[in-house]
Amino acid sequence: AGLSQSTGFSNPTLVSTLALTLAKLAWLCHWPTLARCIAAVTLACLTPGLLSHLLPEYWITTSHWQAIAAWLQPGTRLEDWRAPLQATLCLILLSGAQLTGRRAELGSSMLIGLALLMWLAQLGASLIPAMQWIIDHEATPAELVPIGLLLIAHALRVGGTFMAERKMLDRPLSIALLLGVLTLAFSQHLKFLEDRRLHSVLKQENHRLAANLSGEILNHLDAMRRFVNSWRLVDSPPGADEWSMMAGPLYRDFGYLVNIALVEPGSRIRYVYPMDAVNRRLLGIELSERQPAGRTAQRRALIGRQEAVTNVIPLLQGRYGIIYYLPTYIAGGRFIGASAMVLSLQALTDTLTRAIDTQRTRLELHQGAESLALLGPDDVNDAWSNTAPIHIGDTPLTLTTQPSRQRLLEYHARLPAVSLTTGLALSYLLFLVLFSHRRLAIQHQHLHDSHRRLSQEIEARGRLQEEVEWMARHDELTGLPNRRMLMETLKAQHETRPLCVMICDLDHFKRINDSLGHLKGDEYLKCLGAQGAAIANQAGGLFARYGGEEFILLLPNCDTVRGLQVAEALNAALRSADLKHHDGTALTLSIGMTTLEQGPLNIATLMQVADMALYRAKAQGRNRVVSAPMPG
Ligand SMILES: Nc1nc2c(ncn2[C@@H]2O[C@H](COP(=O)(O)OP(=O)(O)OP(=O)(O)O)[C@@H](O)[C@H]2O)c(=O)[nH]1
Repeated sequence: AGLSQSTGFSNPTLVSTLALTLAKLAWLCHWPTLARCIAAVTLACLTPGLLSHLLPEYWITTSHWQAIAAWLQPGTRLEDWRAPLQATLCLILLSGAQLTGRRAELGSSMLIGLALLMWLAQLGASLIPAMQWIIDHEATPAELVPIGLLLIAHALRVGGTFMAERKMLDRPLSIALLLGVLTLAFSQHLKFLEDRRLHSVLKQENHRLAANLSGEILNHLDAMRRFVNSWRLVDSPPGADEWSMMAGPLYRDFGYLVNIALVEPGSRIRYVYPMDAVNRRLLGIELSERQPAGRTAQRRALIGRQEAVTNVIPLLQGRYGIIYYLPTYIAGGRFIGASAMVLSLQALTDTLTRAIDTQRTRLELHQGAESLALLGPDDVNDAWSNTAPIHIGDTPLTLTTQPSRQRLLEYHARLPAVSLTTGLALSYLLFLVLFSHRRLAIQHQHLHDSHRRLSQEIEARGRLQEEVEWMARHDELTGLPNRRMLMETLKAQHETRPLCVMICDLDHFKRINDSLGHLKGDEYLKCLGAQGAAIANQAGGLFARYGGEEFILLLPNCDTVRGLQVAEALNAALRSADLKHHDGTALTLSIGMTTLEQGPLNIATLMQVADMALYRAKAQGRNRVVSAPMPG
């Protein structure tokens, strides 16, 4: 149903496909600049073709486009220079894909997706006639196959990129392609409506022409009837002059009348108007003999005395036409024959051609299957043909009109093509926006993840630092402050008086290790640590592990008396913990204590005095508290 395929000179679809194939080969041969140049030139050549599909007639007329085509190469038409709309769009998208290369951010995969959509639309149009853009010709299978191969080559190229960046591409691509599909469906719908509108306009034109002609002839038939009836008022048959006087005005009113004649009942022609050289020869001839094609109608009028009309028959004047016979009476109902109104077919078609531009519309008059007249251009499309009956003649005539290709190109709405092109452009832009958004979102997510990992790392390092710091100042086994922290605390007490210091040493602890094992020994040390820490807390002091099984109890603002009480409390707590040697005897503690009541703090002396007191406690039999005064 294509209006007209590109003929002769060139096939723009195939030429563009070939150019893009060369660009593709150049790319594969690692000549990207050459590939881009070819793609850019192809794009530039396709653009005017696309514009000719889109620009309204009042911007650039179809005649101008045709003139440009003829100027480029005499004898060529617009179709020799431009591909069908969907093929043009497909090739433009492929040129774009070639230019953008593998760069996903420029939408190469989207361009190929849209090109595929256009290709499928063309395939659909070649299979389903309803999808065809009848104004424009469709791409043929011979054109679709190379475009399809080119598409596959492009799809293979971006396939790798797509797989690599699928996370970023899938959602923008599917949403934007959906918009492309909707655009295609919408433009098809618009095209359907616009085609229907144009069909209806052309059909109305056809029917109006036929109705006008039928109506005009019926009007003239009425005038003829009045002419015939006017003889009923006269008493005697009209003379030649009288007949001419009455027939003259009627003849002059009818543009397509060949003549008006009076045929006697015996079928002899009595009068003819106008009385020119041709008509004069008809006077007196026997019509039934000379015009057998009209015999049926003559008989019906002359014998049956009814109005009758012939088909289109050869006229005695040598042309074709239709003759109306009207029985004619004078006063008293006396039958004098039939008035014949002879219509020329040529005059009829002339009337039609006056009402329509036959350069832009093809006219055909039929009687049954026989074509009577054919006027107008050959470059027409059967899909746009309209037929209407013209009610003259025994067998009604039919009038077929077909707009010329030029007229169709001028008349058809550009809206479907504009909406398709705009929709594709919008879906491409939508893809770019969605892709950028998605990429930013993913980058933001990566940033967020690395920030979270960094925070976790910082937190872990902080914890480690705290742990290291804690371990530097605490004993790992008991969790008590270690010697370092003890010394720092002691140094900080240089103004605190009284300041009581006790060195606590488990008695015969070696035996625990030897007999019950080191693990048990550790357990006992932890137990003493916990008891000592609790007592020190209560007393507002510090219980630290000094080394091995030795602990220090530091009690600021604590005099000897109070110190002895605390030491006793510690012993009591140890007793209540019920720690035993392997032989069942209780584990005991020896404590050496000293109190700095006043004077400057000398840590070495303080510790030495406490240590001496401890030594004495051990020497005196262990399990006791010995307090030694500070010297001086
Ligand atoms: N299980 C365990 N034993 C320890 C630890 N630190 C030191 N010791 C042990 O404590 C014991 C201390 O023994 P000594 O200094 O000989 O004194 P003692 O056996 O307690 O006897 P006197 O102090 O004289 O009553 C040693 O056997 C050390 O191995 C420790 O962290 N865990």
